[in-house]
Amino acid sequence: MTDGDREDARYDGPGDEDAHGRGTGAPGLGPLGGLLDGLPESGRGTRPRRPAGANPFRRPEPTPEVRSPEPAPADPVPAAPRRPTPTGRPEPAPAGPVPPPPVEPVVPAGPAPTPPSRPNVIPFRNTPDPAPGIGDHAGEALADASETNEPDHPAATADRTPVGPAPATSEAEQSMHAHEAAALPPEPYPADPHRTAPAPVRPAPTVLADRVDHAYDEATRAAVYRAINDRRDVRTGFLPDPVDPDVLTRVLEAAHRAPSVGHSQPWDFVVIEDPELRGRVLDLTLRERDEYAHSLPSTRARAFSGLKVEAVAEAPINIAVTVDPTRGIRNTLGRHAKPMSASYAAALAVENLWLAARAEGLGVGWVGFVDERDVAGALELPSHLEVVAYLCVGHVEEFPTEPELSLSGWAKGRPLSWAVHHDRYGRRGLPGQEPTTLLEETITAMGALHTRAVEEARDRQDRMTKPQGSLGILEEVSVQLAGLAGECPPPIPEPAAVAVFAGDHGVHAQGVTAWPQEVTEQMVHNFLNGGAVVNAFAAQVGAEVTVVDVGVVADLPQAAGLLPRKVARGTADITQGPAMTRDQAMRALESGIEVARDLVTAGNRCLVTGDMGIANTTPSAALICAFTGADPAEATGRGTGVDDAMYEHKIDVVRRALAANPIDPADPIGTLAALGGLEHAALAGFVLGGAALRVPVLLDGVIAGSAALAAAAISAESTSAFFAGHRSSEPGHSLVLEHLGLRPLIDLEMRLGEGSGALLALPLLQGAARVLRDVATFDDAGVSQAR
Ligand SMILES: Cc1cc2ncn([C@H]3O[C@H](COP(=O)(O)O)[C@@H](O)[C@H]3O)c2cc1C
Ligand SMILES: O=C(O)c1cccnc1
Repeated sequence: MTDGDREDARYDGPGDEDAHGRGTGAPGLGPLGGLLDGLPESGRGTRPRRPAGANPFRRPEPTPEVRSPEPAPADPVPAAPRRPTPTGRPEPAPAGPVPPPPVEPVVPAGPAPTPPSRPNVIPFRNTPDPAPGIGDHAGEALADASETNEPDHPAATADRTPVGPAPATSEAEQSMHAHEAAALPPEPYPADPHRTAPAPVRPAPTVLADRVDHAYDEATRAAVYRAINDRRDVRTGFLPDPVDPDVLTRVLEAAHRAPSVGHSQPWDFVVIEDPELRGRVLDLTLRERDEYAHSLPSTRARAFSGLKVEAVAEAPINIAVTVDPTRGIRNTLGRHAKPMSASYAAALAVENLWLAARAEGLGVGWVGFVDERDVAGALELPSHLEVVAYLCVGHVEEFPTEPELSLSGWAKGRPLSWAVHHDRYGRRGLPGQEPTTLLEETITAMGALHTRAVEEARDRQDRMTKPQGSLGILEEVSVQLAGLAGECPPPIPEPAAVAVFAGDHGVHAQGVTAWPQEVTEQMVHNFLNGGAVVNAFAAQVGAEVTVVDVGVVADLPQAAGLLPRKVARGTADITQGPAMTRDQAMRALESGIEVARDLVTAGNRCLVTGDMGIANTTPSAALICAFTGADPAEATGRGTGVDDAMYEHKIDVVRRALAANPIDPADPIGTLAALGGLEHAALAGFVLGGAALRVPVLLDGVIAGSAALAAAAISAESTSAFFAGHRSSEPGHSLVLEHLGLRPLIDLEMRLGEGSGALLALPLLQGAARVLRDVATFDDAGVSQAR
């Protein structure tokens, strides 16, 4: 009897996963005798079937003839009341691509233009002092930490809501939970920085009196969720003990019950015990792993060297899960529309196998470092089969309490709330919570420096074996790092990642730079080929370079290291009106937040800003005027190096841009949209995103600085995470530093951008943290202090 035969005898159709074995008709057919009856959509069960074509999600239109005996039910998802937004606009622009983008005039009807001496000043919001220094942050933290900062701090609290049934209330249930709590390993998912309050409880939906409760009993549900929670990708600690064939059969049976397109069951399981064969696969794996290690920046390569692939040889069993994309011949349901479906099905089989193995106490590791075609060759598979997964299976010393990559700091888990959207992509929030936008979520998560960590760091600086204050600015930098992390010593800001946001500018047409616009695109290719200054400096400090196309005019081909996030092909000319629509600015902003999230969850502990966009020093100057009140003659610089005539003209262009775009002081996003570039908006999101995750953000020069002004106007608390890498020789940059109260780490008269100045400063930031961690105190080292 083959697996397939056995399966057919017990199991009668895809989706027909009646765990109690009830209500099935002839093998292969549903309870109503038809091939499709077994599909979940057919409404199998006791309830009457819906008329064909009825949309179950749409309430029937009441007709005059058929009068409802009861009042029409309330809409199950009432429209959420509009909340006032922290971004200063009464009507938030809904995030996400679906709502028709109203081409809003960016210029709001508002007060008359401000006098030319201090044009368009945008103060910090919620901050009495427009230029707080590091010490001021600490003061803020002292003032409000006890209520708002400490309890919500991600380093101090962890959202340990396990995946599983809601808490039980009866005594019996409670004792069951006590048992579960003891038995369950710690919750593997990380703190969700955005879940600061419990979800509001919605009224329970009306339960139909005759509804059969199909839920498992609580203990069974707990067991299901427990297997899901405890599943681990096990890489080390396999024991040589043999696996009981009955257990292995059960595990394979579970895999074989996975859903598949058209019930085609396109998988096969090649169970490999032969040591010689496993040795061959191990060689392939080691080769691939080394190639990957060489492609990594040095700091990542160091962390990577600890990750093991030797399980291929250590585990007593390997299983290659293959897919036959042709199985089911021509008529496999659903596959014609989705050729990948067969592989998805095979991946679902892997997950079933993995969960069942965990329940049986068997560890499973999925070997990612191998080219599936090489494995197919080593296994001498028929040419129409592909390898979907190569698994190591066996008894293990232990199951890690959390994903190994998370324990090693290689990557962090993403909170569920980041992944759940309501009705439209971008309306975020967990079920039962009022949907919010990414920007609102980010602003809400922002917090001040952690008071206790700030105090501890100050205290330690004074007790370390050095004269007090001798490390100058680095001492305050270390204090800020500790306050940001919420712990002293703070983590070393390593590895770091630089994101170079690229965009083009309509104002280029005004002749504000000597360089042709296509240099933006050409430099993007240069970054991707590793040939720019940013690459050289990033390589020196082991940082990863990511290029983000938010607004380059040219189409850019797919490339490793390039994130395609194009919002528009460049901006409009700011001397003629707004550079972007508000919606475009929001989309760029949110792209920046997403990039920050991705880089941080990928394990980076420092975010470095980079930019590329020919002509972008002009919108930078305009933004600086808008946010600080400076005159264009003070804020405008020579950028890439314009001559005197072009420089005078550039100042005039900035002045005209400000005149063409009167600014609403309460509307930083409108200001970004009016005067900025797409890379400025994305950079503002990037620094906000990093700050919300309490990761140090190392700012580069004038472009990043002008974007940071917008970010600070959106959320004053975000500045707690800002560190000025350097002072650019662009005059506007000094205005930024002063306005934000930032002390640059280096001042080398650089004026390049790309992230170059910040990357050079990165070792200084890292040194500031390292001192707190590594330097002994007078007491510890037995060194006498000054009298
Ligand atoms: C080859 C080259 C490489 C660059 N890398 C950064 N920038 C920098 O210069 C540009 C801004 O200066 P402006 O406003 O005067 O055009 C931006 O692209 C900025 O990132 C560069 C500029 C050039 C020409
Ligand atoms: O300060 C900067 O970042 C800068 C200055 C000139 C040109 N590009 C960037």
